[in-house]
Amino acid sequence: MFKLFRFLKPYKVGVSAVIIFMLLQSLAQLYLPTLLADIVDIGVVKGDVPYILKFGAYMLIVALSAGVCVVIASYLLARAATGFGRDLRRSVFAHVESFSLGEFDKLGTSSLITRTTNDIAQVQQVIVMMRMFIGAPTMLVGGVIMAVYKDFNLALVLIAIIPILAISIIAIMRKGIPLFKALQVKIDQINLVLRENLTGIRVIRAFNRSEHEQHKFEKANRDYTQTAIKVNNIMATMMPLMMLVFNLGVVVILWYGGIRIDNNQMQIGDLMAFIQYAMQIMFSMFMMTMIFVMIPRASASAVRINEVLNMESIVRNPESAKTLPRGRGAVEFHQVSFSYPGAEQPAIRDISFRAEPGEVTAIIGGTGSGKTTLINLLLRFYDVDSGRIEVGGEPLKSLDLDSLREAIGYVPQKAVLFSGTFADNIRYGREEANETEILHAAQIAQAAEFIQEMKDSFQSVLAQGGTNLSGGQKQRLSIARALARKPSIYVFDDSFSALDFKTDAKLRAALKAETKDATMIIVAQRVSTIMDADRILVLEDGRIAGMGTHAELMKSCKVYQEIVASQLSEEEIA
Ligand SMILES: Nc1ncnc2c1ncn2[C@@H]1O[C@H](COP(=O)(O)OP(=O)(O)OP(=O)(O)O)[C@@H](O)[C@H]1O
Repeated sequence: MFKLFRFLKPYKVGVSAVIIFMLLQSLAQLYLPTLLADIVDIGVVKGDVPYILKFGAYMLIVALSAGVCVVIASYLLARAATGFGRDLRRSVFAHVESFSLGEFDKLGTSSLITRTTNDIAQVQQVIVMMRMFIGAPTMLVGGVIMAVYKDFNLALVLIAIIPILAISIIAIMRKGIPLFKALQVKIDQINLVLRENLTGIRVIRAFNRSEHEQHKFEKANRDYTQTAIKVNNIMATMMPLMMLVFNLGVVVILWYGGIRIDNNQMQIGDLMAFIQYAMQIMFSMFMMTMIFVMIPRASASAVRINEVLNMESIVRNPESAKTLPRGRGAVEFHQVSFSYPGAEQPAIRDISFRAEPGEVTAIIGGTGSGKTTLINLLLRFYDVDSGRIEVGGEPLKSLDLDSLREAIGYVPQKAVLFSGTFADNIRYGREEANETEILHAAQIAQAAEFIQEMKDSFQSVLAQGGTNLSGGQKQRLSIARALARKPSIYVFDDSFSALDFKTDAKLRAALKAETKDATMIIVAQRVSTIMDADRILVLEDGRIAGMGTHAELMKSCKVYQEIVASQLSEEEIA
């Protein structure tokens, strides 16, 4: 956790001031019982009213000063803690942005959300409580010193209680700490179920699986609750135990103090002050227990945050990265193989092909044959295990990542849209795109018509993630976004699947003129979409089963013939 405290650096002046104010507050608190003892022993015993009033006023001033110190310290600390939380969230977010898909697979999206929110909040909470870290030990040590100063013999009773309390706290905490770690993992689990539920709500409803999902959530929720109850039970035993030991201690102090007053070895005011010091010591031990409760939980969170911050993306921008010149879009795969981390089988093996500018290269194959994987490698979402990919004649690994991705207009398999207007979503492809260019991109993508029918046309606002659009409309919008980019390479990953045959054909005809100089890579399931491509790659189980034009493949490639035959018969049946 201390590693994360580097994020407190910008607030070091504030934090130093907090330390000073808290020390002053503790000193003031420690002075109060001595003043009280003087009032009783000198003022009350001798009936000296002006003395009582004078020292009463002193007490008031000291107490007020202590209060002001706490208020200022709390304010400064709250500012530092919120700033710390904001900076840490910003850093984690920025770091996660640099991850390749490999790191996302490893950590999991739900866990990343918990780590950026809940885990950071836990650490932030510790900073808020830092006031106690300074106040409690000072009060404890100061209280013991003052108690010894007041009456050494009586202080021995107190000194005997402290180790008993400390041992009980340590024993209880040893049981609690592993549970805190488990608690955070269980929150992850709740988030995971919740996220799947919210994103998959349509499927859950359609398959009448609400009850099943409720059970799943119930299980994760119960699991978390049970651990939380266990933790709280352990913590709950701590308070009564401390109170018991302390109250027994007070009884012993009163009994022994009474004897010492009787023998004229001690004054009544000193006994009163002594009991107050005992209270302060007790209170500071309470606070230290709270710190012991929070630190293990927060350090479990800190470990999880550091895991994110220390994770380096396996896909890195090269040191002397080359910028891809505009217009150079030839793509070449040389004997490329790749396995997903932890997978037994390679997703693609020994893939070699060349996609030229001004040509359409299509990729077809059954589900799971490796089509999307090929695209993931071209966009450098992952790095190849062996072989080489070149773009514009340059090895992919030598190219600046931003410049590579700038050259590619990517349309993903599942359309992803963002909150904002239609224009904003198209402009996502290229921020400088003007209104004419946005309209043009939408026209080519066959999206202009339905957008213009909306109340505010291109300024209409999309519901979250585009939920107010049909699958085909979403696809067309994400095609328009790629077109607005005016890239030298277009990558369509099964992006026409939600379009009807007529729109599909119209879109492809419009695209042809628009993208005549670009390298087109189209992944498709439908033969009709790619029949007139210059080159068709047929994938089967991650390998190339055939390559050529439609006519060539119809003659030479069995897998392709089977795909064509299956689709034709399907259409005929339909
Ligand atoms: N993130 C991942 N982690 C591990 N394995 C993966 C991952 N993504 C895909 N795979 C595996 O890699 C293989 C190829 O998947 P890929 O997504 O490339 O297939 P595809 O041809 O695009 O299929 P579809 O047409 O169904 O989208 C599959 O066996 C799949 O299970």
